[in-house]
Formats: sequence, structure tokens, C-alpha cells
Amino acid sequence: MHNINTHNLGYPRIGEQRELKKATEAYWKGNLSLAELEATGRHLRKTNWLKQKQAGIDLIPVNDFTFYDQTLDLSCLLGNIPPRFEWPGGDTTLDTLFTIARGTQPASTHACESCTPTASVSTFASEMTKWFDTNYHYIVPEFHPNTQFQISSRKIFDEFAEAQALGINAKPVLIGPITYLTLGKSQEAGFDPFDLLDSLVSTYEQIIKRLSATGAEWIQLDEPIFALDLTPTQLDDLQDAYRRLASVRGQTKLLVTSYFGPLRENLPHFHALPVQALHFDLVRGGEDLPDILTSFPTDKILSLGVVDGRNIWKNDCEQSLSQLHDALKTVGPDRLWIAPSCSLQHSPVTLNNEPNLDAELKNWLAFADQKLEEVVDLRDLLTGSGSNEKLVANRAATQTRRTSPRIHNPSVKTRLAEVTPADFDRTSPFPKRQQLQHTKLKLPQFPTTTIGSFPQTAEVRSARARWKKGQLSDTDYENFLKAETARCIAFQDEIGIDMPVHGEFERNDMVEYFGEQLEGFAFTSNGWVQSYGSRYVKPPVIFGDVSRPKPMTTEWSSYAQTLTDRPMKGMLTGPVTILQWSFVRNDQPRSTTAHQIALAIRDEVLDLEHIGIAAIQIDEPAIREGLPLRRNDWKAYLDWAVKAFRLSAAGVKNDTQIHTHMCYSEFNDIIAAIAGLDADVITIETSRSNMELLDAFVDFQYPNEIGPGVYDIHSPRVPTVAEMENLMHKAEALIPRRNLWVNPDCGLKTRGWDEVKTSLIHMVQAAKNLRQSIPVTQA
Ligand SMILES: Nc1nc2c(c(=O)[nH]1)N[C@@H](CNc1ccc(C(=O)N[C@@H](CCC(=O)N[C@@H](CCC(=O)N[C@@H](CCC(=O)O)C(=O)O)C(=O)O)C(=O)O)cc1)CN2
Ligand code: MET
Ligand SMILES: [Zn+2]
Repeated sequence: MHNINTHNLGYPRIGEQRELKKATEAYWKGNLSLAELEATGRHLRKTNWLKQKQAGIDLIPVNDFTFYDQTLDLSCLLGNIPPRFEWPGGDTTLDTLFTIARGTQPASTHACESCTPTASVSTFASEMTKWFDTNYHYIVPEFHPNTQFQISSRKIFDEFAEAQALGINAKPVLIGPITYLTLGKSQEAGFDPFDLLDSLVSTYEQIIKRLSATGAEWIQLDEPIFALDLTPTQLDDLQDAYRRLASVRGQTKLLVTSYFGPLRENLPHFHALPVQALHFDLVRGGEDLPDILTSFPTDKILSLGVVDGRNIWKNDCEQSLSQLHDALKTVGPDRLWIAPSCSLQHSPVTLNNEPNLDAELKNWLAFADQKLEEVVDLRDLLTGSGSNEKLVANRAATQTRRTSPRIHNPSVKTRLAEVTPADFDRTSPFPKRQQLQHTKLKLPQFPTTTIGSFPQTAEVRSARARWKKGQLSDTDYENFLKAETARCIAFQDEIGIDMPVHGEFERNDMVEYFGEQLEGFAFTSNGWVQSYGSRYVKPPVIFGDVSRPKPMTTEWSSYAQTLTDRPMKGMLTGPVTILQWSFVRNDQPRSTTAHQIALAIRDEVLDLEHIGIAAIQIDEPAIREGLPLRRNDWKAYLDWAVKAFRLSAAGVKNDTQIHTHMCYSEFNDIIAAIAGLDADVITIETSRSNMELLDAFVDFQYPNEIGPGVYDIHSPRVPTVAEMENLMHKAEALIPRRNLWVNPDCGLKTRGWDEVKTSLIHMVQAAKNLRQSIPVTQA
């Protein structure tokens, strides 16, 4: 009984040592040639395929590699290049890809060493947004009534040939057509991207024919939208599209995957797809299993994702085996495949480069490479050829994680149990607080501020790296950071930023920084995961009850406040974001962990207020990303998420101004919850969408103060004064002047000082012009 296949949906492309990031950024800077960049790509692909093969994975994904983002790769494959880039047609190049992702500067004012201008006009990058409820961001496809599709990239074909040449049993992977259309955005009011379905499916037909002609036995089409609420039209379109694709597949077989959640009422439609294999995520969609098995079609292969592709806990073998046994009874060994739940791109690469994790904790974890071993071990255990020792060891690890005293802290549990309803509320409602804050802060109209971080230059990162390696003493590192902070504050003072920040130079990543100072968290040395493009994160691991042993930011804030007379904004990360951007324990509800974190942040907020900080920002950029994929599940989540924020913020006096910040989100869906946070000021990302995001705030008559971002910090482009003024005029047509702030979209950590300086000088000038302008009355 050896027929049970193992396969993988996607493997992290970044390299064990972030080779992909380093090469891509070097290419952007002009320090690496295109040929060298491509060679790095080939090397990474080969390494990753061979690793999977050696682990014993039977079918290995191809085209999961990308130099930026797989959705953008697909747009290039389909020739769907936004018209503003004036793409001449033919095959898209790597520079086409990078240009769409990063935008271009006008050649004449181009002052940045890190981007490659290709157009003579300044062109906005495409929007970027969260991939479902993950911390991965994809480049949003743009659809126009006259969008046309035609094969415009050789990448998937070349990579398939490359894998074949290496003797890899390769399975090309693509995002499916319905997911692609659903995730894109119409560029014209009233235009429905699904009008393009017919032409899109024709191009998919050609792609499939071509792959089939070159010997692809399987093609994987990802349709994670099956985990969303779907309309009858989408469900019909799915059947139609796959009927057409099935009719051209030739010898090739199609695998359609769903992941990230249960299929629920979509299940019969999924079962009905005219394809040869279906994949289910049993980690997030385990509730479906009985229904899947009851009605599973007799002509299809059942692929079960039992190993969590998105979290780092070791698989509970016994639980997985019990699910697999049920499936085996139903479909038999020839029709059962075993896999991770979703692509492993959301997991760090390997535990092998983690010398600093202690043995007990390490024994609770599995990263991508270990997950592949788990998939193969499960297959062996299921077929009776596995080692019993492995099962015994797995059981022991699961058991110690349940009971270890490192995980359970009674005083944290008691404190949470004793929280009262009053702990969630500010003393007075917003209008009263606003008055008191205006009196205390004495800010001008259209006050200017930034979102917190300033450029994390090579110098800053290298100083931190040397300090971590012991090559720089604590004192030297601290003095270095103090000098950076002082310079940053002097700059803000000089150009007239009304509410300065200290610049966050002491932080590696916001979440990692707080994680490192809280009990119940562990952190890795090399556990990087791609967030977007060349930007990666190293999420902390929340393994136990959370508490704050001592103040975390007060020293930096009080030092910063001594350097300026203007009110300094304290800078914290909120409980939902810390939760969302960490690997979270799966042995208690996420809400409980969030509320434990909230109490730790609350203590920090009160300490900042105590040392005289008059405004405190509690960032919650991830609150939207945490929203469940199904509407039915929203309310429960929003209730505890909003309560977590309020618990962290509500302890302060009326005249202490609480800010929050959000980015990369559509707010329409959750505007009531955002208002429910009751932050005095919210700064949000709006510039790439041309203030569109403000509509939600207007429709809802959002009562508190808002800083709609006027400077897109994801691109090296320097915005002009007029452009930012115009954006604010748009905002002022919607929101009363006294409630408006002027600020960038997000933190400046990824930018260079040259661009930041000019951009912020422009921004302050825009605010000054606005103060001189005649107030606009709202429509
Ligand atoms: N967790 C998280 N999620 C988020 C965001 C965020 O800020 N944090 N922002 C949104 C967008 N996502 C982003 C994700 C990452 C980065 C980012 O800038 N990442 C940095 C890494 C940040 C970091 O942890 N830096 C460390 C390590 C830096 C490093 O690479 N050090 C070098 C040494 C440098 C030297 O010697 O010169 C090395 O280890 O090799 C530090 O500063 O200490 C990067 O990829 O470059 C930005 C935005 C949404 N999700
Ligand atoms: C991703 S939101 C970032 C907020 C943070 N305060 C910063 O400026 O970097
Ligand atoms: Zn942000």
C-alpha cells in the first residue's frame, strides 16, 4: 500500500539566508546585473526543488518562485499591464514586473539610488494589499473594460523546463482564474471585472495547452476564494471556467486547491468541479471533513492539507492520522494525497539555523523543511511503514507543550479574569476630550505628524547587527541610537512638523521589538517570512501567557521629549497587531492571548502618560487583516479585537490624546469597529487609492480626528506640494477641517533620507498652504 502521494502547494522562495532579498535589492541599486539576479533565482529554485525531492515529496510545485509576487507574475503572464506604464507589448521583463510593483519617478527629478526608472513620466505603482488574512501582500491586478489577455511571459514555461531538466517531478502552479478576477480591482466605476472572464479563460486555456504539450502531468490551480462568501454568479463562473479548462487539458490533470478556511456551503460546488483532484485545508477547514467524505466524488483524488502551512507548531500526528484514516477508509490509497494545508511561503524556511532556541521550545516547532518531513512521516505512518519512535516522540512533544509551566502564568490569568467593564472605557466621550486636548496641545489647523519610523538606514541596521554580535558595546549602541534620534527630532523641528516622533531607530521590526521585551514570547534568528517584495518579517513566537516585566519605551520617549518643546508622540504597537504578526499559540483562543497583550500595553500607555507624553499612538495596522474570511464570523472577532484595543488605551486621562494607525486596508467593512476603538486620532493609508478609502469614514460620519495619508511611502517617488494639497482638498470636501491631520500613509522605515527629507518638506508646505486656504464646506 504505497500509492499515497505526498505533494506540496508552494515552498518559501526567499532562501535560508534571504538570498532573494539581497540579490533583488542589489539589482535595484545597480550593484548586481540582471544576469546575476537571474542566476540567483535559478540557484534558489534548484536548491528548493532538490530539498523537497530529498524530503520525499512526490509532486513538487513550480512557478511558486517569484522575484516579487506571484499575483503580479500572473498579471505579467496574462499581459495585464496597467495602461499607464505604456508597456509596448511582447514579452514582459523583470523590469516590467518591478516597475508595476514600485512605480517610477520622473527622470528629471529622480534622486534615488534604489530604483530603476524606465518611463519618462512619473507613474504610480499598482496597489498592494493583504493576501486573504495573512501578512503577505500581493500586487492588485487592475481591470479596465478594454483589458485584453494574451500570454506575455515565458516564466512558467521556462521554470517548468528547468525543473524537468533537473529530474524534478514538477507540478506547475497558478492562481486560478476566478480568484484572479476576484482579487483584482475594477479601474472604472460600474465596470465588473467578471465581464473579462471569457477572454481570461481563453488565455488560461492556452497556458494549459502549452504546459500540457511540454509534458506537465499535473497543474495546480489555486482557488482560495472557495473559503470566502461567494455569489451564485461566482459559483456558476467557476463551473463554466473549469469546464472549459478541462476540455483543453489533454493528458494533463488539474488539481484545484482551496485553503485558509472551511468551504461550508461552497463544498458541493467545489466537489462538482470537472477536475481530477481537489485539495482541502484541514487545519483551518477541519470542520468540513465529515461532509467532504460523505459526498466526495468517486472519480477524483482527495488531497488533504493536514500540516499547518501558516503556523510554526509541530503537527499533532495523532490528530492528523485520525483524519487521514477516515479519509483512507473512504477513498482508498490510490485517491488520497497528503500535503501541507497551504503554500509554505507563509512559514520560515528551516529550524536548522536556530542555534539560540532552547531545546524544549525547538521541540515544539516545525518550519517549512520540517513540515515537509512531517507530511512524509504521516504518509509512512498511515501506510504502516513509518517508525513508531517518531510517533512516540511526537506524542511526547505535544504532551509537554500542553502542560509545561513555561506556558502557564497564574498571575496573568488572574489579572485578566479581574478586568471590569469600566476598564474598556475612556472617562469622557470624544467631544469633551477633543476640547481638552486642543487646549493642552495648542496645535495649528491641519497639524502635521508622521507615523513613527524614520529611515532604517544601512548604518542603523549594521550598528544593530554589530551590537547583537557583541562587536558594539551596549553604551556605544545606545549612544549611536541617541544621536540618530536627536538628528531626527532636530530635522522635524527645523522643517516644522507639529507633532514629532522619535523615529523608532531602536526597533528592528515593531512587533519583534515588543515581542523581545514581553514574557511568553520567543524569537528566532533566521525565521524570516516574506511580507511583500523584498521586505520580510521575523514574527515572534507567542508560546505562553503574556506579561510585561518592565517598561519598554519610556526611556526613548522621555529622552526624545527633552529634545523638543513640541508634543512628542509616544509609539506603541496594539494588541491585535502584535497577535496578528506573531506566530500564535493554538492551545487557547486568540482572543485570550490578545487581551493578555492588551494588559501589557495598557501598563506601557500609563507609564508614558506618567512621564509627561501627551499623545500616544497605538498602531493597529493589522486589525483588518485579522477579520475572518466569512461574514458570519466577523462580529465575534470584531467584538474582542475592539475590546483588546480599548483595554490597552482606555486607562489615560481625558487630555491625553490616543492615536491609532492603520494601513493597507479597505475600511468599508469594519468602519463601525474602527469608530468603536474610540481613538482620538486615526492616521490611515489613503494616497494610493486617491482618498477613496475616506468614503467609508464619510458615509459613517466618523466622529473623531483623521489623518488621511498624503504621501505613498511604499514608493521612492517624492510627492509634490500640489499633489498633497489636492489630496487634502479632497479630504476637506468630506471631513471638517478641525478634524483633519496631514501625514504620510505609513512609517518611513523603508525609505531613504533624501526622499524622506524632500517629501516631508513638501508635506509641511502643503499644510501651510492649506491653512491659508478658504475652508471648504462639506457636501
Ligand atoms: N511584522 C510586520 N508586518 C508588517 C509590517 C511591519 O512593519 N511589520 N508592515 C506592513 C508591511 N510589511 C513590511 C514588512 C517588513 C518591512 C521591513 O522593512 N523589513 C525589513 C526587516 C526589518 C528587520 O527586522 N530588520 C532587522 C534585521 C535587519 C537586517 O537585515 N540585518 C542584516 C545586517 C545589516 C548589516 O549588517 O548592515 C542582517 O541580518 O544580515 C533589524 O533592523 O535589526 C527588511 O526586510 O529589510 C517593512 C514592511 C505590513 N506588515
Ligand atoms: C505598518 S504600520 C507602521 C507603524 C509604525 N509606527 C511605523 O511607523 O513604522
Ligand atoms: Zn502603517
